[in-house]
Amino acid sequence: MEGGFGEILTTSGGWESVCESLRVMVSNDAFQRWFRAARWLGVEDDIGTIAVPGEIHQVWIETNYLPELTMAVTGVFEDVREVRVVVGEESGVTDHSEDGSPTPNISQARPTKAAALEGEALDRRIKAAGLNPAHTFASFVVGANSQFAHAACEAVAKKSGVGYNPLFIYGGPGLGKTHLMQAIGHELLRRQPGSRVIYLTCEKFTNEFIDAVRRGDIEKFRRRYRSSDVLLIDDVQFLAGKERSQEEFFHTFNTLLDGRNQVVLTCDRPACEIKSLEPRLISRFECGLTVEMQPPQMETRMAILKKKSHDWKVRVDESVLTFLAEKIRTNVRRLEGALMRVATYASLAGESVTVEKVEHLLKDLIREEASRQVSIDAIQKAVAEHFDVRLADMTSRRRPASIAFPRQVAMYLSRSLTKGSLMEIGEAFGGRDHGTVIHACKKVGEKIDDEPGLKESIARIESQLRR
Ligand SMILES: Nc1ncnc2c1ncn2[C@@H]1O[C@H](COP(=O)(O)OP(=O)(O)OP(=O)(O)O)[C@@H](O)[C@H]1O
Repeated sequence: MEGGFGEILTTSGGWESVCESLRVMVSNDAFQRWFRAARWLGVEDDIGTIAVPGEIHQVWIETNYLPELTMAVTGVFEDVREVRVVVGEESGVTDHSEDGSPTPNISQARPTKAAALEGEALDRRIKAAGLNPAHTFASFVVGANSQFAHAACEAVAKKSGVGYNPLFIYGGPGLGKTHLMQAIGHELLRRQPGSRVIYLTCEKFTNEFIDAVRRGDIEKFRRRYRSSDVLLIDDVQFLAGKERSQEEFFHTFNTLLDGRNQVVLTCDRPACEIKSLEPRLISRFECGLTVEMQPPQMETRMAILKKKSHDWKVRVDESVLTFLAEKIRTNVRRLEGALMRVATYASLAGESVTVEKVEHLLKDLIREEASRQVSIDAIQKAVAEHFDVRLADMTSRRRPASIAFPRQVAMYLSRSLTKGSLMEIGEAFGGRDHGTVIHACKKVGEKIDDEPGLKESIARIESQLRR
């Protein structure tokens, strides 16, 4: 296909096919919210461009749906290599398509040639490494909850392969583990353009490994991963119970470390809590630096909301931001999603939003969030009642098994139902250290597998706490 945006009239059928593919790849809600109002502008220099109604759409699509969009577009338009998302109004509306909808003039949005070439080369490296363009150090808000992890990642980005190797980052969902890990990749690619940085999820690693075995080209797979300078692997808990993948991972890992190449791993729990993971892998994961990420405190949640509103160029009242930060405490992804919903509503409805409106708009999310917040106090009380021990024994130093075991169960439940860090949990149980909490969780976890009665008791306590 020849370049030029005049093609908008002739390729609208193509865009419809792209939309059909997108409907299969993303949820209906996501499609309606982000792609329904998008317009196809055409292809120029292998780059396909779509226009969206606002910055929020642009940022959200680029951050969350670029791989799906690219796949859908390249599946229909064979000469497209990359897809760019531009904002309709900002790029200047100069034309009208057949159906009367305005078509932005994207040439006005282009940077100078030299800057564009440099930017494009970096973009290509970022894309080839599998990194999300938005996950940089600059866009990460550092708080007390992430200070240590952030410092460790910066140190690794400055001096990869020596020092903290592997870097093992763990913590609950949506707390920024992937973001920080990818920021290392960005920084390295920016400073050392030739570095071979690879980011992938552990699930992808496993699937590619299985495919390589099936196709009989395991050597190619090994060459790719064992020759990287920096390997960033997300969600290693996925290895649990997968013996052959663990074996492969073990050797990949050893080769990289022996060659002083950097490995960074993320996980939803400490390595020793991953069930059915070979001890030799656990000890490898633990031989570098392990850092925990915790949920952000109120002031960090506010700082994140303010930064995101600024980056997305949306104006939301301070009172609304405070409301969101107070209500959504456990997961930055949810916090971000809530702000996005508020901002989209405000931009589409053309009115500013009040706290009352937001309360209504997000009632499901707020209710769900509240149900997640079980306190350690409530757990101690419920466990003490269930095992018929004194509440004071949850924090006492008494050691008889009839008391120590219920206490361990309460620690186990605190670990799985609250966002408390190991340190915070230990503190709540009479100032015990994090090793005691890990030991308790391990012991109860093992017993649950052997004793169906215990499993039932724990499920009962849990459902009582959730009521
Ligand atoms: N401190 C922060 N500053 C800015 N954005 C953040 C911060 N923490 C998290 N985010 C954003 O929240 C979203 C979720 O973060 P991320 O995917 O890194 O979480 P995660 O800990 O890897 O979650 P999961 O374990 O569920 O994969 C991302 O969009 C990320 O950019």
